[in-house]
Parts: sequence; structure tokens; C-alpha cells
Amino acid sequence: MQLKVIAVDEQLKVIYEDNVHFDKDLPEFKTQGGVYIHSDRLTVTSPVLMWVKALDMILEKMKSSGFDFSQVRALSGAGQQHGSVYWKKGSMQILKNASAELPLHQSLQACFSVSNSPIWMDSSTASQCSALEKAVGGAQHLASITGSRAYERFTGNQIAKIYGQNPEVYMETERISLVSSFAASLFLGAYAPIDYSDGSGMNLLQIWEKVWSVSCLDACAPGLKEKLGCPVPSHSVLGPISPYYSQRYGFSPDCKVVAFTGDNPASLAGMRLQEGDIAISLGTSDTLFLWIQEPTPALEGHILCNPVDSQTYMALLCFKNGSLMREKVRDDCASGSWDEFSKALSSTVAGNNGNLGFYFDVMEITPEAVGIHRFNKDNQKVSVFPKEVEIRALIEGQFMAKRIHAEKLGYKVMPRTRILATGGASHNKKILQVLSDVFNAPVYTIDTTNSACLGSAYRAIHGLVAETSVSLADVVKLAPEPKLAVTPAARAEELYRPLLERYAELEQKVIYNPTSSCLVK
Ligand SMILES: Nc1ncnc2c1ncn2[C@@H]1O[C@H](COP(=O)(O)OP(=O)(O)O)[C@@H](O)[C@H]1O
Ligand SMILES: O=C(CO)[C@@H](O)[C@H](O)COP(=O)(O)O
Repeated sequence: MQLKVIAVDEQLKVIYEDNVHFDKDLPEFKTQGGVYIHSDRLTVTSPVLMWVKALDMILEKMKSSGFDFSQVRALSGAGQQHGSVYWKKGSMQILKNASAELPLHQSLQACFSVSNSPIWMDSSTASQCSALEKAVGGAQHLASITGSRAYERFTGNQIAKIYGQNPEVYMETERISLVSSFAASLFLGAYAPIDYSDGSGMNLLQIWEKVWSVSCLDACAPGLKEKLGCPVPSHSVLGPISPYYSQRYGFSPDCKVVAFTGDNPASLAGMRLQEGDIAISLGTSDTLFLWIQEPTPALEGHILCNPVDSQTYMALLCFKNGSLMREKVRDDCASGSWDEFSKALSSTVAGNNGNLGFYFDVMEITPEAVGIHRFNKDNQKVSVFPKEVEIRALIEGQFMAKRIHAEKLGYKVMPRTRILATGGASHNKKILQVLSDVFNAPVYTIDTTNSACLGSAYRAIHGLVAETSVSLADVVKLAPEPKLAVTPAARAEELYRPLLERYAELEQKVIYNPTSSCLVK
């Protein structure tokens, strides 16, 4: 996991791109993949000061490279969804008055009542989820209000856990930010509001009325509304950049901070998603998202407010076992090399001679299942596959799951369907070929695999004119169009249709059942 930056000029050309890698560049925090996995294997956190230090570091890198901050008219950003930051009483004043002589992480050292922030990978709040669903009249009712049934990583349940376990820590907290609004707060020098789109990942926001749900707030913790502040439209200009950045880096005092949002909503903007398209992000998590007009929230998947158009929505599916699972199989079966991994995909046939696999190193979100399960063409469970077969089974399985669950949401692959792929693994054409074959649709990519960052740059420009009803699509019409990367092989649909049916049936067998023992890896 990394902190990344992109700057675009008036023609929307990328003029600067860089990143700070948490594990490599900030080894003093001793994270693995940017996170701490606690001994219960369920609790997952990241040190909040590492995020602040990463921001200091990336800005210093830009400064040393001669980047002219005075030309920046607006900035925005994105954060991993659901994670939360807890500001201690009195921190607002420290943030506002931070000395430009010091890196920000030094000034903010004592500002956080929870020093390790719960993040999206956490799944330790099962009891809080049940309590929330019960309090509002059931899982479907909660989904109808907030866009999702209760999910362990969703912020409301995380806050309920902190309140339940450490009420004094909760009481000491004056403000709770999402990762996105936290980063915006640093630039603003004041607490930034949560935007509607990222706010939809908390199990707290009424996605239709766009206000906090009193019954959800009350079920999670007392006095929560004040600690969250009022949510705002995602295109809102929050104010000018704080004097800290003008003094330390030379930003113009007129540079506007536009509300930050979640990484998936920002990717939707960066990929310039159109209705009918399907976006697939192959980052740490794999996500799939769609632009929709009239959503029907269900027990699976999430409905979020659309970050670029307040009247519409986006549907999101999240698969936790994405790149980290692929890396594990790469290390076990391809000597740690993506080249060798890709060669295995080339040397095996589409459909893998009927061999299918489910690869969930950690408890999956879609569907709720864990462990590695391999089946031969006769649906018999097998304990190992040859290395090349394993690699193809992993990639085909990951994409079949995406198609099956997108179709459950009501999505239909049509002749004009475009798949827009982004994220680290979208560098890999052999992986994209399997994606294209499984969906029987062409796959497009954009120049950068970093669509959340690019989308943040587009959203910053849009924020400057959004009040005059100009759409994001109008603002970015000069930006390069996504490029065709691969097309499906002939007869792909014929080959994969029966396999998709088999995969869906087998998935039912591997779904998590706490009383069954066959799920242990
Ligand atoms: N050639 C490749 N083939 C497959 N996966 C790749 C390749 N290059 C990078 N990746 C994967 O991309 C991941 C990073 O993706 P990225 O979108 O930057 O994630 P995040 O934004 O969550 O940090 C790495 O964990 C790595 O597994
Ligand atoms: O939990 C979700 C979406 O619901 C994740 O997609 C997070 O938003 C983090 O994503 P990465 O960019 O780290 O994969």
C-alpha cells in the first residue's frame, strides 16, 4: 500500500506522478503491506502518523524535484474506504496552528486518541454488526437505509467497537474522520466534512436523503453526530489550502481544497465511467463498480452515492483476496515472478480443462468464504493442482466470481459493454485476457493504472465549476480516452457459460458455515 500523487495541467496531461511505499519508505513503522494484522487475525490497523509522515515525504520529494506548487489551482484526493481516524480533544487548534518550520507529523504527534486506525481489511466487528442490524429492524432494512447490510469494515461498526471497548477513548475524541476526510483536513488546516460518496461506506448515512440516520448513529455510539460533522456533496469546495502549505511549499493561498472521497468513487471519476460500462480495479483489493440510476440495495454488494453526480448512485462489490492472493500464488508457483506467472497463463488453455478453484487466504467479503478449494472437471475436491493449472484456476476463478456476482446485482453483459480495468494487476495483459474471455467483452485501460489519483485531479478541476452545473464529463472531455487492451477470444462465451454455472454451484459448497470443518485450508 502506498500514498500516491498525480498533477495534471490545463490540458489534463499528467505532468507529475510519484508515490511513497509505506513498508519500504517508512520502515520505522514496521508495517506489512502498510498494515498491522493483529494476533486475532481479524483486527487490522494502520498507524495514523505513518499516513501523515508519508504526506510530508511525498511533498518534500515534489519540492526537491522543482515542482511549482504556486501553479496549483485546486487539489482533491482519495483514501481507502471505511478506515477511520480519531482526533483527540484540542487537536483542531494544533492542526490550525501547525508551524511551517516543522514536518506535519511532528506537530500532530499527540493528536490522535486511537494511534492505530482501523482500516478496510478489519473484520473484527461481527457482534457490532449483528447489534446494528437488530437495532434497525434487520439486514435488509439497514441496506435499504444505508445502501449496505452491516459489514465488519464499515465505519459505524468500527466506531461501535471502540466505544464498547474503550468508552474513555471515545469520550476523549472530538472528531472522527474517514481516511479521505482526514487527508483533506490536513490540507485544509481544519476538520474537513465527509463527502456523500465515501460517507455511504459507513452503515450510517441515509443514501436517499443524504443525512445521517439517527437510528444507526444511536445504535453505534452516543453523541456521534457531533463527532462526524455534516456530510457534504462530493464536489464541494471546502475552502482554501491552509497557510502551513503556502509557507512551507509555496502553494498559492487561493488554491482550493475540494472534498476528498473514497478510492473506488475516485476511480469511477478517473476512468470516466459511462452508463453500461463495468469498472474492475485490481489493486490490493479487487473491486467492481457500476454507475446506476435506480439502485435496489440488497444483502450483497454496496450502493454508494455517486461521487460525480449527486442524483445517481454507484454499485460496488469488494473482493478482499485480490493482489495479495495473486502474489501468494505467484510466490508459490512462479518463483515470485510475474513473467513466469504470465507464461503459465499462456501455456494453459482457456477453461483449464474443467479444473476450478476458490482462493481465499483471508475471509472473503464476496462471498463470505475462506480457504483454498480445488475441484477437478468432475466436481471432485482435489488437494493440489500442477503449478500452471493452479495459476489459471486462480485467475479464472477470481474473474468468474466477479461476473457471477455482478449478474446477481442485475448487471448484464451486452454487445456494447466495455470493461475498464485499473489497479496494479491491470499492467498484466495475460491477466486482462482472462478477464476479457470470462466476461466475453473488450477490456480497456487508461494510461495510468492509478485511476483513483487521476480521478482526484479531475474532481479537483470539476470542483471549481461544479456549482454552475457543469458535469465532470464536460470538464474531462479533452482527457485521453481509455485504450483497447484486449478483446475476447472467439467462442469464449460458449466455453465459459457452462463453467460459470458450475462455479456458482460450487461456490455454494464453499460458503462459510461456522459449524462445518471442511473450510479449513
Ligand atoms: N505485472 C503484474 N501482474 C500482476 N499484478 C501486478 C503486476 N504489477 C503489480 N501488480 C500488483 O499490483 C498491486 C498494487 O496495485 P495498486 O493498484 O497500486 O494497489 P493499491 O492502490 O491498493 O496500493 C501489487 O500488490 C501487485 O500485486
Ligand atoms: O473496502 C473496500 C471497498 O469497499 C476497498 O476497496 C478499500 O477501499 C481499499 O482498497 P485498496 O485500494 O487498498 O485495494
